[in-house]
Amino acid sequence: MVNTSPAVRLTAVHKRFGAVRAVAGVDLEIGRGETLALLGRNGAGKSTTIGLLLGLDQPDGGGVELFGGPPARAVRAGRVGAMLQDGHPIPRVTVAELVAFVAAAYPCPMPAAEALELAGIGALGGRRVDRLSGGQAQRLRFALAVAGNPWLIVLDEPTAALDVEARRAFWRAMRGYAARGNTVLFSTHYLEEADENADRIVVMDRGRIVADGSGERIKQAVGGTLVSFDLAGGGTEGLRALPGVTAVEVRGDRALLRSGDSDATVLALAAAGRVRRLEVAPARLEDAFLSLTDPMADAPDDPAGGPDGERTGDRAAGPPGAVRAKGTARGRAGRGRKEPVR
Ligand SMILES: Nc1ncnc2c1ncn2[C@@H]1O[C@H](COP(=O)(O)OP(=O)(O)OP(=O)(O)O)[C@@H](O)[C@H]1O
Repeated sequence: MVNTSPAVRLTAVHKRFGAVRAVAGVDLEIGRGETLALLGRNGAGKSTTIGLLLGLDQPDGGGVELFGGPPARAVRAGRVGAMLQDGHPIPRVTVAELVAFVAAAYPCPMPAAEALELAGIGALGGRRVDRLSGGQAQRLRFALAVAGNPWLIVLDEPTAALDVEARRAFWRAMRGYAARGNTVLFSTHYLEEADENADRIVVMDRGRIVADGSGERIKQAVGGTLVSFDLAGGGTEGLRALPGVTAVEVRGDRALLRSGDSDATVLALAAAGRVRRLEVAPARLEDAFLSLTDPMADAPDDPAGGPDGERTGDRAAGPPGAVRAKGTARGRAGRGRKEPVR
């Protein structure tokens, strides 16, 4: 029978480290052929989620499946390649030797030369691995991750510490691999990279998924447009009630209104005589990200929260504006956060 299970399926996954709830009830399905970016602040739970889905760690609760079976089975079958944050290639051997050595450990590997080509380091096969630049070494790690010809590749912050050129080259390599119909999951702090290179973005905050959709949908969900103007010493009363406005923020002397209907918002501001240095701009993914995530993410979790990871009525609950790809309805109405976004 043909296996049509999704590449990744996490069901109600929980993981705690002492008082810290690293993963607090994550449901995530990644279809075959999808490229998904996992975004979140430091400590949001991205690496823990990746470790759980690769079978490097066991969840305290919930289920993890890769291609319809346990992670260990998919890894043994060579269906999964990974590039984690702390891999250091063995020194002294050449790039081609190392890739061929790793490929030989897999049941159906890719020819080493093809892995090098895919990673954009075809010309560096004879170079010693300890003589590579940071960007070249990172692409070698990518070549090692794809050497087993995996169906799924998992990249934990693959472009951290790379310069702009090296990052571009890296993403070219990643897209080449994805274009073969493979599945990619990568974590990153670079919002633009997620927007440019992923079909779908999942934002994590305090161990939970707080948004899931395309970059466009996430921007839309937190208020499609930003309308800002100079407060000129005036207050913010009444702004939240203006047509289209979903959230109000004050930055310096300016009021920043998120609006789902910027025309109506601007007309109402004009009628109220509040159009001093008015600006209308589309929401950026960064704005969406900031409004969805919690700057207290590094704070230790409340140990009274219970091992099931569920808290009620606090800011760890699903945020406002959470969007879900494929119309699943797991996003919850936000409670107790700054300004509600509908
Ligand atoms: N082995 C561990 N022991 C104790 N706490 C841990 C361990 N691994 C992770 N944590 C904690 O779990 C939380 C989630 O960490 P995780 O590394 O998954 O976050 P992250 O989103 O990958 O962060 P970053 O972007 O900084 O890599 C953090 O509070 C972290 O300190």
